[in-house]
Amino acid sequence: MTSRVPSDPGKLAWYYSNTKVYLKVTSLPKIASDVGPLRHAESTSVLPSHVRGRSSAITDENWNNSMVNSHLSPRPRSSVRSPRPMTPTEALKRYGHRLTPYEQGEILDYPEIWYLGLDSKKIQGTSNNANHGFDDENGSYIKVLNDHVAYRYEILEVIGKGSFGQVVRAFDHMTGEEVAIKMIRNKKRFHHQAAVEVKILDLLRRKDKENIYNIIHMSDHLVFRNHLCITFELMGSNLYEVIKKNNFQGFSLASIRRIAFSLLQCLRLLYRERIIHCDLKPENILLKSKSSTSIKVIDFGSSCYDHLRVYTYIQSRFYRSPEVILGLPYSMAIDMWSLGCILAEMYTGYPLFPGENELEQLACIMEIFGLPPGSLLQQATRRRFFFDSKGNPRCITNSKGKRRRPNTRDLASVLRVNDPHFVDFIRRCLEWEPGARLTPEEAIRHPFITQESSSRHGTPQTTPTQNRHHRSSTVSTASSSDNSHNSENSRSRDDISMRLRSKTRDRERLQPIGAPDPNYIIDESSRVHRMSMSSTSITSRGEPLEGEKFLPPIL
Ligand SMILES: Nc1ncnc2c1ncn2[C@@H]1O[C@H](COP(=O)(O)OP(=O)(O)OP(=O)(O)O)[C@@H](O)[C@H]1O
Repeated sequence: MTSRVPSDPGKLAWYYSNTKVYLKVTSLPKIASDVGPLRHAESTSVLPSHVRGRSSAITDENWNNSMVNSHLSPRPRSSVRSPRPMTPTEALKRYGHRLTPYEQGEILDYPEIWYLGLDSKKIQGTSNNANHGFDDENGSYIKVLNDHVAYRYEILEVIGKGSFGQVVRAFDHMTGEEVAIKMIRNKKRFHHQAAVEVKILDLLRRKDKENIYNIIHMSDHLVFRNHLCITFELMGSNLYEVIKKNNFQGFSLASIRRIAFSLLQCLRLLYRERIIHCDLKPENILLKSKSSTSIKVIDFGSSCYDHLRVYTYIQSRFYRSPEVILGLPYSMAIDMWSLGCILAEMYTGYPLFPGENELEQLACIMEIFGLPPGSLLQQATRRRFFFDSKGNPRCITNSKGKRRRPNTRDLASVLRVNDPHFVDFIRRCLEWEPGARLTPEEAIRHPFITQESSSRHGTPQTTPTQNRHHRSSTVSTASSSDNSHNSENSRSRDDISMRLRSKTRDRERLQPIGAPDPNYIIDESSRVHRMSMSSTSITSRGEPLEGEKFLPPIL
């Protein structure tokens, strides 16, 4: 058995000067071993995975086979991992001839060698290219399947791409578990914001020792080949993928209540710590696994402390609050706005405010909620982009020829729901005035949330029971075959009931119910647009001035 030395310095040190954060590599990971020495021929982690676990006797023959077949093999589990790493000197002596010249030097910086990726198509690491040829033209690390990260993790698959970099599924040869590694782009502005992300993740992990706030837990962070790598527990699909897989039909109110309850746990902690997430959206809410209905919030790459706000151009457009759009000071209340938008979308299957640009974004909001109060407009630094000198909203026709007029739609009919509590909950998340919006503490006591969960208050991870839903959709996408892989004994009663509804839901797909208001239907190409616009806003996280120019944009 191995354990991390508790005083592991974490490899990065933070230096603060006003709002600037500096990142410096201080040392490499140290690992303590509480077992005696092991012969390295049996040090399974440095051997191809399918050899491990089959036989402890390593022969030339199975070694060679493993070279060819390793990508077809199931990944090893902790039962077969090595309890002890090699030293770099030992690794060089045994396998140096199979490492690249670059690695032969690099490996000496790593006191513990858990995995070498010998059967991968390694990049040679020539000094002529930018970052020795390890990066593409955007500063993203070029991933090589089955190669190592920091002589410990084995790259298995790319599972996500964002403006900050890429997220890969990897096998941790030290712990024997699969992890997600976010590999940040090798560009100065991303280094800086990623340093803030790590700092916030570190605090949240310390505040959430019992794992009850539905916030992604960072496992580790390190610098590898000039890329900050943040490792996380491996999660399942994000809610946008789930809803897409479900043909954009949306979830039942009972499922929405569960999602709301889980997200509010996260927001409660953030509120208490005065942290603003700044990019809440379905893509940043992940299911714990394929068969689970539990969720966690990810991506603190745009987050900031309430008193250390740096950027004005934040949030993905569909979920962007009016104060951000209008150029007003913002606070934790912007996340409550996003929450309202997300829950509405989870119910209908479509974004509540699907603006094609910022002008239309505000028009979408005004269409339901009328003009913003004068008190907000007076201070809005970006007012002139949305309103003329007489205070009338500037009109815009979108790409589908639609013009949106203030106060012409009603929230309940847009949501197509007859639950007044749900409508009220959404309305109160979407107050123009940030101070008038529900706080997470108030929201958790709202009748929409307490309606069916009052008996369970005080146990944050427990989701409300679901016995009254208007539709039978479910947040669970697990098919029966997916579910068959899971032991029912290990599931909560809620999980099982979700599964049963999932089957009903499949039947009802033939006759879609609760179809969204046609005015709000956006096709897949818009969705792609939305995704790219979302990236645009996030790319701008690293370029705050872009939003601050306030040139009538390309809004
Ligand atoms: N722990 C995880 N487990 C599984 N998948 C993950 C995990 N973390 C991230 N992903 C996947 O990678 C995607 C991108 O991750 P993340 O949002 O953290 O990166 P980003 O560069 O900040 O993206 P964006 O530009 O959208 O903000 C997520 O939408 C998700 O699908």
